[in-house]
Amino acid sequence: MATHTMIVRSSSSSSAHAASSPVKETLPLFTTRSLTFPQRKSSFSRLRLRFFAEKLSQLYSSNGCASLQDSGDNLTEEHDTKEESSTSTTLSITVVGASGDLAKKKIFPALFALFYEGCLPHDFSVFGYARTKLTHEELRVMISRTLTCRIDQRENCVDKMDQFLKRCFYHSGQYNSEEDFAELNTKLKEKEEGKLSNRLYYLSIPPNIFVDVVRCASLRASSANGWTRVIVEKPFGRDSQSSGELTRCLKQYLTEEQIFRIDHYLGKELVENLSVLRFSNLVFEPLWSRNYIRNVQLIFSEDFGTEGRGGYFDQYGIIRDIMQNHLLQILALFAMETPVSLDAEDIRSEKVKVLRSMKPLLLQDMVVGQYKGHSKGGKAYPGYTDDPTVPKNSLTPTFAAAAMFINNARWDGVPFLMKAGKALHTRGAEIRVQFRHVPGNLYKKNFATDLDKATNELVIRVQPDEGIYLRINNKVPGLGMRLDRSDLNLLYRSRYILSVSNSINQEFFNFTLFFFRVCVDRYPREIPDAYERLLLDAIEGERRLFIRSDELDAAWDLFTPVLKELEQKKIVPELYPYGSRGPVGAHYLASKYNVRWGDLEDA
Ligand SMILES: NC(=O)C1=CN([C@@H]2O[C@H](COP(=O)(O)OP(=O)(O)OC[C@H]3O[C@@H](n4cnc5c(N)ncnc54)[C@H](OP(=O)(O)O)[C@@H]3O)[C@@H](O)[C@H]2O)C=CC1
Ligand SMILES: O=C1O[C@H](COP(=O)(O)O)[C@@H](O)[C@H](O)[C@H]1O
Repeated sequence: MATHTMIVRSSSSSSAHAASSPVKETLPLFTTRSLTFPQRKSSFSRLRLRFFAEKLSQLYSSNGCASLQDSGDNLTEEHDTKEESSTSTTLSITVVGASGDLAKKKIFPALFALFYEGCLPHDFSVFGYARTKLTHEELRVMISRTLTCRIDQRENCVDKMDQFLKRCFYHSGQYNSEEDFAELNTKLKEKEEGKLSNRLYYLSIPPNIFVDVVRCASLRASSANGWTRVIVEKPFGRDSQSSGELTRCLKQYLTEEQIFRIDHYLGKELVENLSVLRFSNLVFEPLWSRNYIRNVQLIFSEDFGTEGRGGYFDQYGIIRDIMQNHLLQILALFAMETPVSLDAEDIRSEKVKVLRSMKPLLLQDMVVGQYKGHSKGGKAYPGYTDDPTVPKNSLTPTFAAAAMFINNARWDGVPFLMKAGKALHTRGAEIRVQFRHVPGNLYKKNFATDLDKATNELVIRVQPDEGIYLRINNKVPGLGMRLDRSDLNLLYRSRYILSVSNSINQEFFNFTLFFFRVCVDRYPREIPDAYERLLLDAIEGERRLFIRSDELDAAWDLFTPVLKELEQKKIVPELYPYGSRGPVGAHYLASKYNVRWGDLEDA
């Protein structure tokens, strides 16, 4: 079986896709070092393979996507029997809410990065849509101000930016106007020049206008001959009822297959790696249960407050903003049983099972906090309610900690502790797995009375400074018998990331690249932003990292009762100073389950 030594994305087909695929033969496996990943069984993959073979010598795609430019890829499930050539297929990406923060900060830079990496098809255009009146040129200027993404130190960056910006256009319109979307449709058609057209809409707008936009876009600006997909940003409702209502309304105009509910934490490198770590390493999988794991901690912290987003945040709070989605999604991935395959539906079905096996959160297993103003080093930091867009008497939590349990055979009795907060002392996201004590430990006396200090801990640091480390006990070299807790440390920065330091001449670097291409292709120069991965997946029709509606329902069912209780009982959050480690209540909650927060032990 043919293998190629280059990195490709380890994606799998959706079952719908696989079922409709005419390509039944087993496809070659690509290898990434010693790992092999099956490729999508579709004409898409076939075209990719052909492309790889043809372009091997030109591949610069260090982040693992195959270049689609010139690839002749038609990108459709619906049309994958035809194998259209590159001259007959177009992709239009419309960013709705293009004037907003997320669009500028994340979506346009991610699209540019994909373009730079050669991951967008040959014929594509990007449209911005919003009410703000802008010309094409003004949109380009706006986008170019934020295109200082991870690519900015690369060769030809300025040329590439120019090429990208030329493909960006703007259409101003109301979100509830079918006429305005019909005009957008006309402009999209002009760019599509009668070719087979695939259309992706990114709803980067407040949730109260999602349905209007979906109605107008689906009725007046859907693709007539290709696929139309819609990426929906969170929040997906405020509770079970509103989320169900949103899903019902969206499904009046779209099928579930067209809806891509984004949770950008699922696109983070280390979160993607969770399954690889567990299912491809014999050393971990047997330990992954109540037999060896004492508790699991999911920790999110930001060292800044809601600055600028108080209006949005006060409607939702930290539980809806971070816990119900980002942390719960990580938990589900962490705890799921082995899926039948890497197929999106198989993975999502396993995640749903975890969520449906969980005990709904109880108020007594929850701590809420809110940051207050604080002065440090002569600088004053505002409290949450000092934000002019936040009501002075707001009880919205900016911090929460929770103890959750999964009632199944694998995890019975294991506390899954979550903690998320804004305006804390540090920024980070990590998963901590604390293992049980070693029974009958021969070296017990070397640890004094605190056996907790001797337990193994696996830490998956999602950000910043991505890494995985395993805390082990080790003998300190010497004639005595002193034990030390050390880390087996996989730091991505040192293992994977190639960086061009300022001291290295860029030309020398390019020269080295040219000669050692095979080696360089193995590792990326930077870790791609989550939005890049997710946008590419949506373009490719890969749903694995998007939330299915039953997952969403199950997630809301866990949090809705406690959210209602917090609001009905008007629970007053515990105040904590801006820049601190959060409310002490979080420690009491952990100790109730005989747990210590690992991040504090580390500090
Ligand atoms: N910003 C972030 O970091 C994150 C945002 N999100 C989610 O992404 C989406 C977009 O976020 P963000 O860009 O911050 O949002 P913005 O508040 O910046 O809104 C985006 C655009 O929507 C239009 N808009 C804003 N408010 C209204 C309104 N009340 N009625 C009609 N149109 C309005 C504005 O465009 P115009 O006036 O030109 O029409 C605005 O530029 C939201 O759903 C948000 O929850 C999710 C994760 C992170
Ligand atoms: O979804 C959200 O995420 C951001 C944090 O994302 P990160 O990728 O920067 O860690 C958070 O600030 C925001 O409140 C929330 O809506």
